[in-house]
Amino acid sequence: MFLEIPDVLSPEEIARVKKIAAGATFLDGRISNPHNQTKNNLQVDHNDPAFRDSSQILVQALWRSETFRNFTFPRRIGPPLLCRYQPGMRYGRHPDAAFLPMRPEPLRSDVSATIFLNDPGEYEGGALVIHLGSKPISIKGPSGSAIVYPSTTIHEVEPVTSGERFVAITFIESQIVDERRRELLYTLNEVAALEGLNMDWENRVRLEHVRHSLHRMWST
Ligand SMILES: O=C(O)CCC(=O)C(=O)O
Ligand SMILES: [Fe+2]
Repeated sequence: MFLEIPDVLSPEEIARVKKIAAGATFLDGRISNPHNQTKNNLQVDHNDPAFRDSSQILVQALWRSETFRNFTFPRRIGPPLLCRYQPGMRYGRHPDAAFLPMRPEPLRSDVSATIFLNDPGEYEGGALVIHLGSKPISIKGPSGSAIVYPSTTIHEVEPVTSGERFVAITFIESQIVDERRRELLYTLNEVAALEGLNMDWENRVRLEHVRHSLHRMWST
């Protein structure tokens, strides 16, 4: 299951990130995945203060989003990385790596996220394609929105044919490692939030018992 989350960033935050990015150094994206010959993009230099400044704004916005928290059950969120895809650039089919170098210990990537920083009208091609089951799903989100999906999912970024695709990507370590359990609990919590107050009180208490027990039982 994947989820599109509108308005993760405010217009002011988008403007601040764009301003930071305008003065930043971008490097060949192959440095972080030299074994994938289909990765061809630009990403902000980790040593540029722009990386720290932009990731701070972006990670705060993700923590603030209730929809994001409800879907991902985050324990740790990696620092989002600014990426640009110019004409001809793409990232071929891949699942994301299980662990990423991070302090104080490696981050297990359970959920992957793309935060869109410009609008689909600003580039052609460049869709994020998620291969779920037999039907690929193509996504180009509006500026300020995010898409989240299990890191195990095969996905790709189609070649940009004109303009520039500007996004930030990050990875989330979830309290619930198993994606099936995570999705079941998300659905149960959504139903409880939407229907709980219509229920008979005793049954509502029993539903709360199940929700919280599963959350506790499935957390790692
Ligand atoms: O640019 C994107 O939307 C996703 C990029 C990606 O799949 C990755 O960096 O692992
Ligand atoms: Fe990826």
